[in-house]
Amino acid sequence: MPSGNVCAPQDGYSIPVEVSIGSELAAGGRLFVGVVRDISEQKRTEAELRLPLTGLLNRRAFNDEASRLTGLTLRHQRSLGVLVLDVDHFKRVNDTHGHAVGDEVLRQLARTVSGELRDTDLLARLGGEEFCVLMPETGSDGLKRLANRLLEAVRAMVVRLPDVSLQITVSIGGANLRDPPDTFKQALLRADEALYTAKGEGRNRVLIHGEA
Ligand SMILES: Nc1nc2c(ncn2[C@@H]2O[C@H](COP(=O)(O)OP(=O)(O)OP(=O)(O)O)[C@@H](O)[C@H]2O)c(=O)[nH]1
Repeated sequence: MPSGNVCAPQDGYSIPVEVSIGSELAAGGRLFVGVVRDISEQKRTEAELRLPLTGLLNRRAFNDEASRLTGLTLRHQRSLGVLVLDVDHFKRVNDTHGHAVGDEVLRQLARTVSGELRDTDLLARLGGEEFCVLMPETGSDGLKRLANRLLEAVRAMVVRLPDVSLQITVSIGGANLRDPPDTFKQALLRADEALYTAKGEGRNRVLIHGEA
């Protein structure tokens, strides 16, 4: 549905709106009906759940959604994959090129990773240069496949800026949700542990918890 902003003529105050237009034949011609809906409240809620730099879910919104998905997965005995992805040597990017370039790298990274995911996957920024992907209906094979695809997509990403072009790598840790009493928090801890090992083994790689 088309959306945009309209300016209230009396005070110049702008509000976001959604516009829908319908038409039907009426006696003597065609009748058009337009509805303009104020979506300020919806936009405010979205903004509170998303981070300004990357537009990704923040940790609180992500935790809520993760609990909901975990509940569904366990109840229906399905699979759920968790990946934690962290930029390698990101401090060097900031130190060498400045914080603004670092920010642009994070923005493009978020776009690249989002582009590789299904609509039902969930991507969040956990903080700093660490991201988390939640994948419903994804067992250990799918988890590994997607993690390697993300690794390759980031390796192939070139961040082009006016003064510099640069490339980065990431390390990725993964884990699958197990049977109850497993929880999302525990799966996330296992993925984090795998990430930590991937960093220790030289970075720029995928490690799935429980696999050599
Ligand atoms: N530009 C920018 N930098 C950030 C942001 N959040 C965190 N950082 C930086 O990310 C860097 C993280 O550094 P470290 O934790 O040492 O990790 P690293 O250099 O990536 O090294 P490894 O993870 O061990 O490969 C720090 O320099 C932080 O200042 C942000 O929003 N924007």
